[in-house]
Amino acid sequence: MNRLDQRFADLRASGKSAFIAYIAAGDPTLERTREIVLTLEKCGADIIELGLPFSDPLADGIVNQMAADRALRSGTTTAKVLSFIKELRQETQIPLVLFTYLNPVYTYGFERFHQDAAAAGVDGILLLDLPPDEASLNLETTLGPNSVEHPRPATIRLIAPTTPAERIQLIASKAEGFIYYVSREGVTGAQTSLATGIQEQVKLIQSAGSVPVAVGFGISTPEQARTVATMADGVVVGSAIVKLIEQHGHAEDLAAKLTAFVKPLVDAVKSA
Ligand SMILES: O=P(O)(O)OC[C@@H](O)[C@@H](O)c1c[nH]c2ccccc12
Repeated sequence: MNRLDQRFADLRASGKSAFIAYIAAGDPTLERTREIVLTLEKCGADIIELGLPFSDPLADGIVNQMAADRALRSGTTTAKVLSFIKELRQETQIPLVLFTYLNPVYTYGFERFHQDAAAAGVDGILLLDLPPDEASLNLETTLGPNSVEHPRPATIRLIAPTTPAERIQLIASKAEGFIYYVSREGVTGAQTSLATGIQEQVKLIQSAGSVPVAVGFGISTPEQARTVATMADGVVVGSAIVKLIEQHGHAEDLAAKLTAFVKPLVDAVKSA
């Protein structure tokens, strides 16, 4: 079974929500990304969403934009991230979702990207600007159906507060791995208050399909994380962690700093 499906099945059995941490691969360097992923895993993160840096990250707020910029400036490329993941797989089996935009994938070669990601040990791929309508560009077509003999990365899809009901049905019917519910309009980034209507939308999406629903965008405190964990199968925290990496990315005590910040978020999700 794909690591992602296995993790959600285990969590479901124990009645817990997933804590999903987002970081940009190569921020500030890939060597540091290795340490960061292993630290996040030690803190109890269930899934890591790794951003493949792109120069025009249109759905990202300033914190994630700057992280992508740092990663690109340290020489991070698509090929380097894929071989980095391959090496990382010798040290951890944590489920990994690769997040990026269509552009770098298109440049690398759509099919080749998916094949190399599968071979590297990527469990899910989230392409922000690839809508489900573009059926010729999906894994089912390029790599065939997901099966036990040939597990391939799941295509993770996004649903926004503005997604109409019929479209939720379409997306949920094609969903793999989990659905990412974007809790608010706008771009990524920490917010002082949670968006409204999360509970209703998550229920609607859960009833439209069978995959777990994770919620992200604007979650940065243990209290917000706990609240969202009571409503959804997973909680994503990105910018707040990325901000810490911005401040301490080159520091010797980065792991300690990260742990002090992330552990309370994980504990909040697990106590919901
Ligand atoms: O940064 P936030 O507000 O905590 O949101 C999650 C997040 O960063 C991550 O999931 C993500 C990074 N870039 C994205 C672009 C679109 C959707 C989601 C993302």
